[in-house]
Amino acid sequence: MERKVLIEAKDISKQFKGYEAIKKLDFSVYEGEIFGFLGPSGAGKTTTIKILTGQLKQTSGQASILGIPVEKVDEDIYKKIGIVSDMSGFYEKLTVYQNLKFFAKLLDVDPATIDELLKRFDLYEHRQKPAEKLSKGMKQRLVLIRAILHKPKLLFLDEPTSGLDPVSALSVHKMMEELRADGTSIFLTTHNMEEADKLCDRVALLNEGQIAELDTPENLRLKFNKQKRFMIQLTDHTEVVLEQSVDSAKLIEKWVAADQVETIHSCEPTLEKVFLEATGRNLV
Ligand SMILES: Nc1ncnc2c1ncn2[C@@H]1O[C@H](COP(=O)(O)OP(=O)(O)OP(=O)(O)O)[C@@H](O)[C@H]1O
Repeated sequence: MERKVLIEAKDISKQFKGYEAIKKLDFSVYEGEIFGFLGPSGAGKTTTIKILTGQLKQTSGQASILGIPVEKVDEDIYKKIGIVSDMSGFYEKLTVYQNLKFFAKLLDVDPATIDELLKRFDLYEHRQKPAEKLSKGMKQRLVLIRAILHKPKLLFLDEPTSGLDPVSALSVHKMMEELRADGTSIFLTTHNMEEADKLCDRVALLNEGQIAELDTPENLRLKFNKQKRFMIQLTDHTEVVLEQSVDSAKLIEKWVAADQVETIHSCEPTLEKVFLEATGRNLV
């Protein structure tokens, strides 16, 4: 079955006073996937989100969101999509519930949805707390709930776990996985490769405004598995790492014949290493 395209970018570029922030980006995002847009600071991630959501005009190329050319996007788009960025705020002095009630009204959402989401994402018991009293992780969950009040088909998450402790980051990951299971597509920018590897169906590796690679994390790891190394666990619990070679094959053959092999795994590179290989630079 043909997958529905929610975002389409065809050769989009953006220049700021002669500086080319993004260069001929070409990609599609499909219904129901978490699409990772990965790159270090300044790679052009936020610029791309701004173009796709009609907040900034590209210098050249074409893009569409939910079938609408980005030039034609107006404020109505915010009824269909959700955005979480470091600019997403709320009223610090209002309670969790009051904040969500305010945005529910703006978006014409049934207030019953608020409790449903607060319960689902573990904020219900904090609903009467002023937002300023929440922990960083809880604040991020509140921002996410705000972004999905109207059940958008497409969600933009710009570095949603940046600055969160590992436990809070995990709860944000769980939210993303649940949303995908519900059929929401997520455009995720991050420079956390582990997060991307765990969550994303496909990733684009962005370097200095250009897509260096675009594929599933698994395919990228296979593609960049140049050394072709294997980890062999023997029945006496020793672990041996061997590079692919005739000598290694002979050794493995000998161990197999003697029934000494417990498991053999290929040692694929991490996505972090893939990024380094593909772009020649680290992510931070
Ligand atoms: N309004 C602007 N005017 C001039 N240059 C800009 C403007 N907005 C972004 N840039 C430049 O474009 C490049 C890409 O910026 P962008 O914010 O898209 O990067 P990013 O990948 O989102 O980085 P970060 O992870 O730090 O948010 C940077 O060099 C930035 O300085």
